[in-house]
Amino acid sequence: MISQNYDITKSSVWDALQRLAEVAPGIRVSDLLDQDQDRVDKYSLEIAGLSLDYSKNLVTDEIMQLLLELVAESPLETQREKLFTGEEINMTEQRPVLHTALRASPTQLQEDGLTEASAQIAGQKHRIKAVSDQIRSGAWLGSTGKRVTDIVNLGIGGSDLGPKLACEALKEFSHERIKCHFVSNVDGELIRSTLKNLEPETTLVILSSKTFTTQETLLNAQTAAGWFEQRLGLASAYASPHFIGVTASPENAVKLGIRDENILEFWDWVGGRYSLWSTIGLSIAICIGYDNFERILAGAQQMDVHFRESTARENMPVILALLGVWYSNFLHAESHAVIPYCERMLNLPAYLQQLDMESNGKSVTLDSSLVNCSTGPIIWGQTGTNGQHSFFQLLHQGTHLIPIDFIGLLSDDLSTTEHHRVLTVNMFAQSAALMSGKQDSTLPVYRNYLGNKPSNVLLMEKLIPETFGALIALYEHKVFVQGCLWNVNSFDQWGVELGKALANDLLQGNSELDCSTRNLMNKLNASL
Ligand SMILES: O=P(O)(O)OC[C@H]1O[C@](O)(CO)[C@@H](O)[C@@H]1O
Repeated sequence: MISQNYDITKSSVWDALQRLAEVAPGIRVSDLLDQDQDRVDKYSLEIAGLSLDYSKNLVTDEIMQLLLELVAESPLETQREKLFTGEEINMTEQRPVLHTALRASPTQLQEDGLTEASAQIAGQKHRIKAVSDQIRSGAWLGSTGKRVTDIVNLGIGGSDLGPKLACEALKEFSHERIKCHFVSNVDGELIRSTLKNLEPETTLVILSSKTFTTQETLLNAQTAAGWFEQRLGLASAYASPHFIGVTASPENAVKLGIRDENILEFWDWVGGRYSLWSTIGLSIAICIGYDNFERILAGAQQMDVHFRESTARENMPVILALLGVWYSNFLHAESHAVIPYCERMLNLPAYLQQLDMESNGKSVTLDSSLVNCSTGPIIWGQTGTNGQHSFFQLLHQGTHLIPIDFIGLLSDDLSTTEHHRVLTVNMFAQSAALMSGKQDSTLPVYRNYLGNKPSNVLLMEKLIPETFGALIALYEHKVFVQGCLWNVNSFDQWGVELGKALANDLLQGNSELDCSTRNLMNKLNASL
């Protein structure tokens, strides 16, 4: 594979970019904007109800041109075709990576030679529709003959974050009767307090786990099953209509006791953090309706087509990825902030943390050598304006370079004009103030702002299923492009295994412990 020998630092433009990075602190973005009337036009892109203004970045035309050459020399084009056509690009797990197939049209899937996947996807979409329709219409009955009022999604990581984000972001479309709850952490207080407010007769648990082996999810499921059994006198809650399993390991769901007809499947070629488009989206379809779930897929598909077919210069995911590489590899930024100015997108930073950091938090390349430049940044964030009143001080006057994605809505049917204007104007003001700063020699130095802090402004026309889908797909592809540039496998996550194994060893009383951990275990054991 071409990508196995690729090394971004050996690119013909690497040294030139490094030289430009040395003088970059001397660039004033506000001067660039003043001097070039076309900059905003040149540095803006629109697709699928999203518009990106990246004109406030610390880049000149020359830097952008070199970054485009950097990506042209990379294996991106080859890898992107492999992604869409189902070649085995997740080499360490010997799998293709086909989340894009979940939102592609059957004709496209045929063209890409994905006939088998196309049939599998159609079958499971049919299940999502049938099951969600039944639950929403009230035809799905609990063991005592009552219809469902509450869904509890038990899952963690990719089996939680996507559905939780989507249900909250798209609450405008929520079913009136049915409430969706999400329990991910194994902290017993969470499942206890969630169930405490629910009625078992009208509650349905969706046990979401790709592997069906995840400790936290299985323990939460056991607690929920006990609750149903005790309250409803059931012999096995798992085998009752109160449990649905969503998994790529149906055999494990059957072993637990879930009925065959209550299992929805997906496949090992859907990564956990890329799975909201699959049956893992069942709780989304229940919450907002299957047609709206399809609209999310349609928005993502539009972004897929854009990503696959546009030139690099016009390609929104590629541009975001290149800007990220510029900051990480050349200006040595260590983190990247995502600030949605929309309270319903509160969970977006957490979602993107898994998407980006589990994908590109890697230090070994595809040919098993150690990387020789930094890879995925630390992703963090919070909604605006809340963040303005906590950590924005550091963004404005701190010592770290932190590129920011501001994400806002052009209009919001759930807000009022007044609130929406105040919210969104605040976002524009922050982006402008971070860039321009303020130098005033009549003021004490602590009241001066250096400015020149870079940010993107990404506007969604409205927060509707299509733009939501497009936004998530945009970030998926950004992460993919960066993975190609850094030559890492963005689709495995071996780093999380050691901690899981150690926790299991500790639970089983393994005595091979370092003295600090042994001491901590002794304290815990003495207090339980
Ligand atoms: O869906 P599962 O198999 O329960 O896994 C949950 C999460 O755990 C991880 O494997 C990390 O531990 C994630 O990649 C995944 O999304």
